[in-house]
Amino acid sequence: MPRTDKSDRSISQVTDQEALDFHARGRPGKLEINPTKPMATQRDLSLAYSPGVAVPVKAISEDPSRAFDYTAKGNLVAVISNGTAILGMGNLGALASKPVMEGKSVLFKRFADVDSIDLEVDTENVDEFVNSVRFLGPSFGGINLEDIKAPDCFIIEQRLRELMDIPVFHDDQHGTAIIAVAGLINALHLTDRDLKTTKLVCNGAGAAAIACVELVKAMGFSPENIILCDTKGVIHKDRTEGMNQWKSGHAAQTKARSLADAMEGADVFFGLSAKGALTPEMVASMAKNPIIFAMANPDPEITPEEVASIRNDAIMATGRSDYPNQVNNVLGFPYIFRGALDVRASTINDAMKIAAANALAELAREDVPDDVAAAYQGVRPRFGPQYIIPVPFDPRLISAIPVAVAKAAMESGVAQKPILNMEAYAQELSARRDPIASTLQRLYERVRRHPKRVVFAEGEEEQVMRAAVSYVNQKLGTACLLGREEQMRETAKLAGIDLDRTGIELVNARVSRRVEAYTDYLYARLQRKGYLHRDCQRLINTDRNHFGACMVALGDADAMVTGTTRNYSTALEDIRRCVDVKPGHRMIGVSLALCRGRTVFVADTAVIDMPNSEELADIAEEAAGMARRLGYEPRVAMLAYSTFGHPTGERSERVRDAVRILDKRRVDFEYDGEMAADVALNSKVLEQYPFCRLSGTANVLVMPAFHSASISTKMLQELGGSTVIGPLLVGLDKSIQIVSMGAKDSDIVNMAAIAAYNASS
Ligand SMILES: NC(=O)C1=CN([C@@H]2O[C@H](COP(=O)(O)OP(=O)(O)OC[C@H]3O[C@@H](n4cnc5c(N)ncnc54)[C@H](OP(=O)(O)O)[C@@H]3O)[C@@H](O)[C@H]2O)C=CC1
Ligand SMILES: CC(=O)C(=O)O
Ligand SMILES: [Mg+2]
Repeated sequence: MPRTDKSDRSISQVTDQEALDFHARGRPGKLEINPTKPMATQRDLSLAYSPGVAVPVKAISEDPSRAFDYTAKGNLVAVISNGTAILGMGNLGALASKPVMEGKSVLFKRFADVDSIDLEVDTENVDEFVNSVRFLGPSFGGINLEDIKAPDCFIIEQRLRELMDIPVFHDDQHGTAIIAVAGLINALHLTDRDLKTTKLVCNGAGAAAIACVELVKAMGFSPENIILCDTKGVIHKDRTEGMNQWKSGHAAQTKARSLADAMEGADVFFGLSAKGALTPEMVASMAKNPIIFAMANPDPEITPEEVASIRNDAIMATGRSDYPNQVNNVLGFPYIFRGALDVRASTINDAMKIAAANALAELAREDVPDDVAAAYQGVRPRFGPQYIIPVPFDPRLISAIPVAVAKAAMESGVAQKPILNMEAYAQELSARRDPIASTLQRLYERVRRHPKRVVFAEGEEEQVMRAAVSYVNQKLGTACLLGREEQMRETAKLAGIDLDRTGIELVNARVSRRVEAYTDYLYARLQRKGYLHRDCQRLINTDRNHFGACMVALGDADAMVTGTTRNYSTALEDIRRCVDVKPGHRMIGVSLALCRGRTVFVADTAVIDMPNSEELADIAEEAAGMARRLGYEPRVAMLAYSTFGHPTGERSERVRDAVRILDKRRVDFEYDGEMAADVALNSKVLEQYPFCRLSGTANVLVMPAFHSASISTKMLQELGGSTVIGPLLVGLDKSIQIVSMGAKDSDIVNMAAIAAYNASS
């Protein structure tokens, strides 16, 4: 069995300060609520509120099922906690649990397009908690209980399930059990074990542990082969201290009294307890090819490195995203609720849970297709000890799991609105997912595998320093901060930034021993463009864009990011003095606009002012190449104010010519035009042009001129609520990116990662 490979780790460590800044930045917290209907005119108000709102009120009062047609109920899940078991951190109270609950809510949205709101209920009293929640049924399509300690959680969930007519699901119990069992099915298969004779030790006897053990028994494990432990050791038949009816139900007939006793010869370890609970000695005493799921969060019972230093035959999983095999309920709850909501299930029953576990296990055994491989750190995973379960960013999850859950709900008779066409449903599900999440994830993972040395040219700026530290913390490579060391240290000290860490280099152009080489290089390029040797020396000595770009040009760094203090075109001029366009390419700017689950590439947003037809065709090729490098199959729309010849005009003729040029070039991507933006982006409008060669709405928009590109992306950002990344510089021979003036540290680090990614692709 292969060794747990440390190089497979792709640690995304963040500092405490970064975590606090992330939560505090902009509007505090992670959630906001947006209306889905216009509220602009008097008429809108009359429809949305009084008098119009009375009509759906009446309809719902006559037929409650109409609430799903006229309100947000059908896609809304409440994440509810009292904070008595926050991750593995214990009882820190309702208020302190809010960041986790907000987090769960945004994961619902991000992964499965389920709207969700967190509710923190400030009581440890079971009756009070139940009474607070039981009357909320009309508001929601489902209730996700979270981080409520055992045994209260068992009573709360049971009572709410009885009292409410919507799914009530305690994620720490069933979500965890479903994912753990899916991983276990595959690990047993890989180690050729018979589940009837496999011995399992579970450390922890709380919410997650009891549910996992119950599901494992339901799978066919022999009860006599399972031992549970808690803070007081083994839960055995004669024990009385620290017991409750749920623990008693799993008390073992055994002489083992401590976790160490129980672990001797064990085949499987489930950790649902706390950091560091499993010792190296215990791991050493396990059977051959042991299966170790150390699932405590945020820190596991034992780390994969520790296990790897003891033995090389273990299948190892943790609850964390920074090791292979993440066994975490995030793989379950968004998709399970998606399926349950879509069939209006009255409950989430065992059949639905087992269906989800099987779907997850099967997915890991399937061959990974190309577009999915991209989500796996650029390396196609193969079913085996290092890959027993899909990663949360696997784009297949959104269709595989809800479909399985919905089918199981229908077959088990709890679906109130059965789905008639499952194939169409699976397609709808895929369309719900915003691909940019996996795009950026993939990009970061790839850079972690091939870390790069990136120049942060404006090293004296506080946000640039923060970005450099974040770059290094995320294990993306080395960050070279350009500037005067004294100045950088002073700013860093005032801002509380620690620059004395491995991976951060402070580079002062004035005292660098590379000044001569860079000056000679620049002089060779510029001597016939009016520059004297001493002009070049001054540029290298005093201008950080020139110095940084020469570092990249002469191979002293892989990539560079700049732009926070200088406008885009000035920064671009600086760079172009030092770096050429890639042979056979054209330099352009591509912006990524992310809006309502859609990602579109817009070009050229940075370089060519008024492109001619030839240049428009080049822009289309460069932008399509960029989209493909980021994992999108390009569908290019050549935009104009007219569509396929109407109305006529000289400017549209230029775009039409570009299409003809692309025809002649026989490019290997879909394109068509000229067309207006609504034709390119709206499938209903596009249907009016059945001859159009695009197989779907466009994801690459080639604008007729720089100004329309720039204006439209900025309007999207300011008025349309889109996130715009870029412009990304494409077509340069070296990987250099320019951020916009005043960019935030998170924008700068994203750009640095993109620059690093381009340096290796
Ligand atoms: N990876 C994942 O998806 C998930 C992981 N978890 C993790 O599982 C853990 C437990 O969560 P949950 O079940 O919700 O919490 P609970 O509070 O319901 O249960 C905690 C259990 O852990 C036991 N325990 C705590 N410390 C130790 C220790 N050092 N040795 C032995 N047992 C210990 C407690 O023992 P006692 O009964 O004696 O107090 C209790 O039985 C947390 O770390 C959590 O992050 C939870 C859900 C999902
Ligand atoms: C993942 C999770 O829900 C927990 O650790 O509590
Ligand atoms: Mg939890």
